[in-house]
Amino acid sequence: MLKLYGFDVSNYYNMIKLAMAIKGIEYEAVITYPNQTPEYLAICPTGKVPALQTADGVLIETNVIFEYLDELSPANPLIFGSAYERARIRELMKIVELYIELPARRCHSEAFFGVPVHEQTKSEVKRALLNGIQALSRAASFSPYLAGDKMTAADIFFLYSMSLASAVAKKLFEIDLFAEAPGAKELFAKLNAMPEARAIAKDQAAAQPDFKAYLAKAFAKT
Ligand SMILES: N[C@@H](CCC(=O)N[C@@H](CS)C(=O)NCC(=O)O)C(=O)O
Repeated sequence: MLKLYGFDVSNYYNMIKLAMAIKGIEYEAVITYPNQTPEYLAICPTGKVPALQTADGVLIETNVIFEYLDELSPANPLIFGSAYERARIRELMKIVELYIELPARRCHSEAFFGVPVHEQTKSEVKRALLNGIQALSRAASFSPYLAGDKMTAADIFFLYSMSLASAVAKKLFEIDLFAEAPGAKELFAKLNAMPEARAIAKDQAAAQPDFKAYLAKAFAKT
């Protein structure tokens, strides 16, 4: 059986959990925090999560795992349609990851863990997030999903990236990222209301105490 390494608070891990749930793929969850121990690095070369252990070896990188899951189990595809339509889904995923998820991450420490970020970084992130959401607004159709009338892998990225990026924007810059992209708020609510996403949110809330304990230990070591 597939083994999924990660932890329930991780947004990337939850992207794969949602993909698995939508596709009806069974797996064993191996609760793992990102780490650089030789044991985990022997499984996952970056030490990050998620990592997926398959019968043939380990796969990392969320978008790569999406592609693998679709090929492994074609039911309820995440990336589908003509060559152009499939490329558009990958394009939207990339826009969300490069221009929303990754800039926001530069400010996670201050937004979520109370560790201040340099003012220069904050000003770069604020600009980048506004550019990112505006780019997404131009590129996506929001009708109601990012790529059209069907949910795709891009919407999974959007759901879990926007949850953190919008919190960063609100907490640090008093900006409502959703206001920058008509249709984004409605899509976010629609995705959050899916039974599979609600179950994941419940797991995420339940995992918070363990995650906080893990963070306290990690910060105590530094
Ligand atoms: N590009 C990776 C990013 C995964 C990632 O950054 N995961 C976070 C947890 S949400 C992590 O492991 N962070 C620890 C680190 O960056 O060292 C993917 O697509 O899966």
